[in-house]
Amino acid sequence: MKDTLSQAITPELRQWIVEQASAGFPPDAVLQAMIAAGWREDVAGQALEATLSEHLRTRTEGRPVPVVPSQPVQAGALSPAVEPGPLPEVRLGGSPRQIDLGDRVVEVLATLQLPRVVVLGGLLSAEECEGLIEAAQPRMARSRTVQTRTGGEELNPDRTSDGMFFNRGESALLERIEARIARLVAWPVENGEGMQVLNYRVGAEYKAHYDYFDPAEPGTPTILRRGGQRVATLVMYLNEPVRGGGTTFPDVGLEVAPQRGNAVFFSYDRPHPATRTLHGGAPVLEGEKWVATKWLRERVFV
Ligand SMILES: O=C(O)CCC(=O)C(=O)O
Ligand SMILES: [Fe+2]
Repeated sequence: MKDTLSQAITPELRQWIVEQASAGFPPDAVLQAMIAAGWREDVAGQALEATLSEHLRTRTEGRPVPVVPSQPVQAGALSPAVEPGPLPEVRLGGSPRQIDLGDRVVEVLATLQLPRVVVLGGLLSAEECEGLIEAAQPRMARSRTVQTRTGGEELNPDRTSDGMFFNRGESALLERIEARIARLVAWPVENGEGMQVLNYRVGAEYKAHYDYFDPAEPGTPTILRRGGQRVATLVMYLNEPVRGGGTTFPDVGLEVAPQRGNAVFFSYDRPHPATRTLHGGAPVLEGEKWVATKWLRERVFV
């Protein structure tokens, strides 16, 4: 391991990071290469995040901002098709009934201002839903949630589903869906966590919770080093339970029905209950439920 004094983020290191990313290496591969070269993981992660965030900003500066992108985001590209705003957001200016995402047209089914919620129809095709379930199935295990107390993960009795995480861009299917999500909410692919898949059987539920990390918990600063806070969530329904299993927002009495291919998007501009983003997965009463969740961070998630 390099000694502490040599762990400074030099211009050469910055340039090397940008070159690796431009050559198409995903951030986690660059991070692993840095760790293998003797960089401390925390220093490497910070250097990577700071450099790529800065690079992303300077690359997109002064570019025209298409409202509906005409080009799909390239796999592994560092820039989103649409200039990011302060928060991930579905562009709903002019109250469109549909949004053309280039490779798919999605329906705007319902919107709410507070909490900021957008319900979308047809974000994923039936084949894409099946493909995600099939790829997830052999990797399912009882869900763990990030423990803000320690920064690690542990079994959570409030969450009785089984789950797994994909790595970002780990297959052509994931790359395609992640690029589509990036266009949908005008937020870089690089700021997204790897997609999570959850499976709820009869009786399983996810009790009401917030998706942001509680700033009061001692483990939160550690978690935030990998890309800052979560600022938005997209829950995609991969199948249809026979009864139950809706996504509920108890503060406002909203329940979104789980319908295959549809999704519910919600964002939170600060880690605070005032965002009214308390939500949960209601118990499945009959059949089973499969969802994929995409969490978006403030900055590049490595
Ligand atoms: O299953 C649901 O409807 C909600 C899932 C959820 O809240 C989450 O994955 O954070
Ligand atoms: Fe959640």
